[in-house]
Amino acid sequence: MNIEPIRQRLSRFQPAFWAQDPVSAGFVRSITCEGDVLTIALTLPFVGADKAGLESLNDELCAIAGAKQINWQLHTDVASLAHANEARPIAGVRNIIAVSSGKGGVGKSTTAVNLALALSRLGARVGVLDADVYGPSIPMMLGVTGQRPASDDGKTMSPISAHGVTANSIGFLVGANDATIWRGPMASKALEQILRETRWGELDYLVVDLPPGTGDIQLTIAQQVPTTAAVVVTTPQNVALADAVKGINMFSKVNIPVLGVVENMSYHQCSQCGHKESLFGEGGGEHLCSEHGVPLLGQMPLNATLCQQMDAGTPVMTVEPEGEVAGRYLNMAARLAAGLYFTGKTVPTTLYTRLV
Ligand SMILES: Nc1ncnc2c1ncn2[C@@H]1O[C@H](COP(=O)(O)OP(=O)(O)OP(=O)(O)O)[C@@H](O)[C@H]1O
Repeated sequence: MNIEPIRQRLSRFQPAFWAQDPVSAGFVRSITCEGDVLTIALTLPFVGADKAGLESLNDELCAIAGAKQINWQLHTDVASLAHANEARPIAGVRNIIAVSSGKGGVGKSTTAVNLALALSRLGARVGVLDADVYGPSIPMMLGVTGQRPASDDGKTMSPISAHGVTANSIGFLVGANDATIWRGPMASKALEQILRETRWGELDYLVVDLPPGTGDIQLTIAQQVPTTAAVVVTTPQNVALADAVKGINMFSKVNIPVLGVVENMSYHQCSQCGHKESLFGEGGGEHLCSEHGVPLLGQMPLNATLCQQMDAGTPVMTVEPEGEVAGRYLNMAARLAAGLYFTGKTVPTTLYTRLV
C-alpha cells in the first residue's frame, strides 16, 4: 500500500495543544494496512494525546486507504526535557513542573495537586513535592496527614503514595507550625534534603508546589530545584494579577519558561439556577496572558464542593474523575504536557539509581 497520501493527510492535522503535526514532530512510528484495517502507530513524548481529534480523521483516512477501520496505536514514552537552571538533575525524574503564585491563598496547592492527579490519570508516573515549607498543605489535600515517609537505610525516604501519585512534604516530617518559624536558609536546606533524599524512582513529572510569593526564598527554591518549567496560578483580582506578573518576571529572570497561567476562582456559578457571576472581575487572566505572551492554561470557577473535597483529602480528580471540574483539570494537564514538550529541548533520560 502507498502510505504517502496517509502521511500527507496526517501532516495537515494538528491535534489540540500541539505545536506541530504528528508527521513533522516525528511521532509516526508506522502505517500499515492489513485486510481492511489501517493501523497507525504513534509514539508520543507526552501524555494527554487528543485521541478524539485523531479519530475525527477516521472516515477520511479510510477513504484514502480504501480501508474500513482505523486502528490507532498510541504509545507514550514521556521525553526528558532540559531543565532551565544549573541545579543538579535528579536521576529518574524526567521533568519538574513548578507551580507558583504571586499571592497567597489563590489556590496554588489545590491546582498543583489536581494537575498532578490529572497527569497521572492521563497515564503519567507523577510525584508531588510540597516545597511550600511555610504552609505545607499537600498531606491534608492528599488525605495522608500524619503519615511519615519510611526510611530503611536512615539516609533516604520512601515517598508517601496516595491516589496514584507519590508525595513528600516537610509536613510529614515536622509539625506544620514548626516549619513556619524557619528562616530562609533553613527552609531551603530542608527542601534540598526532601528533594534529594526521597527515592522518587522513575517519574515522568514531578509537580513542585512552591511557597507563595516572588521574593528571595521563592527564587532560591526555583533555582535549587532542577525545574523544567513553571505554571503561575492567580485569581482574577487586580492585586493577584499584579503579583502574578511578578511571578512571570521572576521565572524569566532565571530563564525558567512559564508554560501558562491558571486562573482560579474565575467566577461563581449558582448551584441552584446556574447563573454565573464574576466576583473578582472578568478577563483578568486572559489579559495578563496576552500582555505577557504566555498561554492561559485554563480557568477554574469557585466551587464549594472542590473546596470541601480538598479539605477532606479526597481531591475532585479522584472522587469525580468524570465530572466537569475534573474535565477542566484534565484539559489543563493535557495542554501543560504538550506545551512542556514543544517548548523544551529533549535530552537523554537518566535512569533512577538507588542512592547509597
Ligand atoms: N476553585 C476553587 N473553588 C473553591 N475553593 C477553592 C478553589 N481553589 C482553592 N480553593 C480553596 O481555597 C483555599 C486556599 O487554597 P490553596 O491552599 O490551594 O491556596 P494556596 O494558594 O496554595 O495557599 P497558600 O498561600 O497558603 O499556599 C483552600 O481551602 C481551597 O480548598
